Amino acid sequence: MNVMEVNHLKKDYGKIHAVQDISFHVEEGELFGFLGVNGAGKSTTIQMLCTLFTPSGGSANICGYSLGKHNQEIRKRIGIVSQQNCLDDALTIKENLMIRGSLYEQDPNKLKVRLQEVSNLLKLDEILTRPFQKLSGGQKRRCEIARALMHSPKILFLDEPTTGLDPATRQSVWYCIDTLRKHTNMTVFLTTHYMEEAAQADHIALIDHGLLMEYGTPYELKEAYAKDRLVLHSHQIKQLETILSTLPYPSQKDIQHITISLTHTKDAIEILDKVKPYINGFEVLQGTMDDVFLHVTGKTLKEEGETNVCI
Ligand SMILES: Nc1ncnc2c1ncn2[C@@H]1O[C@H](COP(=O)(O)OP(=O)(O)OP(=O)(O)O)[C@@H](O)[C@H]1O
Repeated sequence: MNVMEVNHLKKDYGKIHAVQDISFHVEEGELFGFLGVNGAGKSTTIQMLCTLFTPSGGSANICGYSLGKHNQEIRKRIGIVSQQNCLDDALTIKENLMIRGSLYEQDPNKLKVRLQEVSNLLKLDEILTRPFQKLSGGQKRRCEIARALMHSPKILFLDEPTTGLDPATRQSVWYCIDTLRKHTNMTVFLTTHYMEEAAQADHIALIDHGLLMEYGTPYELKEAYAKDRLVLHSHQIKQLETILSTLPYPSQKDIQHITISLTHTKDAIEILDKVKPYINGFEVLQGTMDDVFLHVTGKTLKEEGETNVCI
């Protein structure tokens, strides 16, 4: 079942067409990756879907409610964690969460129950009485997610939730997101610049210049745009080049290795059979979401600074 349907959504800022014509859907309970380079139109789209900006055109249905007509109903069903922290520095986590929760729930007993549920889910018990400003970056992010969960939303928007965090802290934030998804059927709408995070998504929409460029599962996108590579390590590069020139696979030469683009992973078997006497070792590297992103957004590996020679 779709929890969100977006049809021909547009947003102009004067002469700037930030979102030109975007259509996609999000399934209930899924992790949806919404990707694009800086300025592609991600934040503008999210602001529209969260009822903060009025679209210039198109329509969206969120949790069965029509954007523009039933914005109050939509707001009750969505939570947002934006790039910036927005909890009050001087207040404790408990005070912050109770204040945010009271915007939606007036019964103090129900609020306390919800606070405990959210605290259990995000493991906040030990830091509930500490002021927000005294927490580490990762703890602050977990509290921001808790804030967005206080009214039990059906969809959680996470706009670059781990940008600027060190790898260990990013991992702890992801542990929270995974726990959340395991224990609730919440839909998570994620934007991120980390392709390894995007690869966890159930479906991905890739946008550029305010247009939808690709939509699919990470597997489908990798199949279409990210070729596997066979890397041959050798001290006899010249002989290898001669053999490879008789085979129909594009390759790139470096000082001690040659990288071959494979159409199918099993092509590696035929190649290895032919080059066996001239190699010291080999690796088969799988295509990644980075490859997909670079392909779809128009950048090539060469533009990224590689100096390999095609043979
Ligand atoms: N308030 C605004 N007024 C005018 N132009 C804007 C405004 N907000 C965004 N833009 C422009 O709209 C385009 C899309 O911006 P948006 O912030 O939606 O992109 P983004 O994909 O979220 O980028 P980032 O990853 O950097 O957050 C950009 O060209 C941006 O300069």
